[in-house]
Amino acid sequence: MDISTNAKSRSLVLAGFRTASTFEDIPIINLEDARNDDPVVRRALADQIRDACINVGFFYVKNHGMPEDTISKAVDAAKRFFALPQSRKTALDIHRSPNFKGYTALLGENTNPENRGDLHEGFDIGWEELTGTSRTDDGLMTGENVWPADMPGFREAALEYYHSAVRLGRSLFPLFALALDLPETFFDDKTTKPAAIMRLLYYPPQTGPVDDRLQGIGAHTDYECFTILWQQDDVQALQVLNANGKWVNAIPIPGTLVVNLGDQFARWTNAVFRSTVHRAINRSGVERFSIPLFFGTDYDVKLEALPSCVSEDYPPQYEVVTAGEYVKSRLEATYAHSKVEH
Ligand SMILES: O=C(O)CCC(=O)C(=O)O
Ligand SMILES: [Fe+2]
Repeated sequence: MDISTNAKSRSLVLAGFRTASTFEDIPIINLEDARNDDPVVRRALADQIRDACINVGFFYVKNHGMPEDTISKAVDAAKRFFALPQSRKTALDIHRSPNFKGYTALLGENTNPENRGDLHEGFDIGWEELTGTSRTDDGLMTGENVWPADMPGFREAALEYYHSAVRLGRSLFPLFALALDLPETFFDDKTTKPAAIMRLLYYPPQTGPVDDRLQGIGAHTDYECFTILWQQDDVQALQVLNANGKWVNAIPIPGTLVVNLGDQFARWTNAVFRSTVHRAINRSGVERFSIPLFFGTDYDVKLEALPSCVSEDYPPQYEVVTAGEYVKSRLEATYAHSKVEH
C-alpha cells in the first residue's frame, strides 16, 4: 500500500509515507543544528529525520554531543564486568530482579523466538541518580539497579554514560515531534522521568559452521521509542533488514552513534515511522562490545496514534496500551525461555 497519493490526507507526515522501504544505505545525520536558534534550521534537520524515520527506521548521528571520554570509560567498565568470574556475574542475574535489572547470561535471552537463544551477555540498568538512589515510582517497571561489589568506578562510569545518553535522547524528542508536525514540546510532559534502559553488551566471536538459529542477537525490533546505540568501531556485526529481505550492514562509523526506532514509535505513528528489524552476528574473530540505550515515554503514558499519522483511509492500526504495560510484556516474552525460579 502506498497512501502518499491519498487526496484526503493533508498531513505532511502521511504524504511522505511509503511502505516499501528498500533502502541500501543508512543515512548520516549531523546533529550540530539540533539546538540552533533559528526554527527554519531546526525544521530542515527534522525533515531529514522524518525521511530517515519513514524510509529506513535507522540513522547515524554525528556531532551528537556525548563526550568520547564518557563513552570510553563505559566501554572499559563493560570489559571489566564481563571479564569477571561467571559466579560473580550470575549473582546479579536479571531473573532475580522484579523488573529486568542486572546480568543476562550467554543464551539467557532469545529475541527471535525461532532461535535457540542469543549469543551475547548483557548488563541492564535503569534510571538512577549518581548521588542518590534508583527511582521507585515507576509502577509496573519499578526496580532498583543491581551493582557488582568490589568494582570501583563501575557504577559511576555506567551512570555517567546513562545520563549523557539520556541528555542526547531528550534533545532528539523535539526533533521527532517536529518531524511529526507536532509542537517541539509535544513529548515534554510524556518524558518527565525518562523510561530509559541501558545495556552493556558483550558478543563473543562466533566461530565454526554458521548456525542461523544461533546469532549474537536474533532478528527483532526494539520496544521503546528509539534506541541510541554505541557500537565498537572495528567490528562489523549489526545488520538491518530492508523490504527486499536484504540484510544491510550498519557498518561502524567512528564518531557516530546509531539511532533506530522502536515499536513504541511505530505505535505513536500508526506504523508511519518504521521500527526496523535488525540483528547482530559477530563472526569477526574478536570480541565485540556495544551499548544500547532504549528510550521510551513515561511508563504511564498511553501509546495512541497521533492525528498526523491517521486519516479516513488509514485508521489506527494498534490497540492502545500504556508504555509500561507494553515494554514489560515484551521483556517478559524475551526472557521467558530462560526463566527459572530463584
Ligand atoms: O549490539 C548491537 O549492535 C545491537 C543490539 C540490539 O539490537 C539490541 O540490544 O536491541
Ligand atoms: Fe535492537
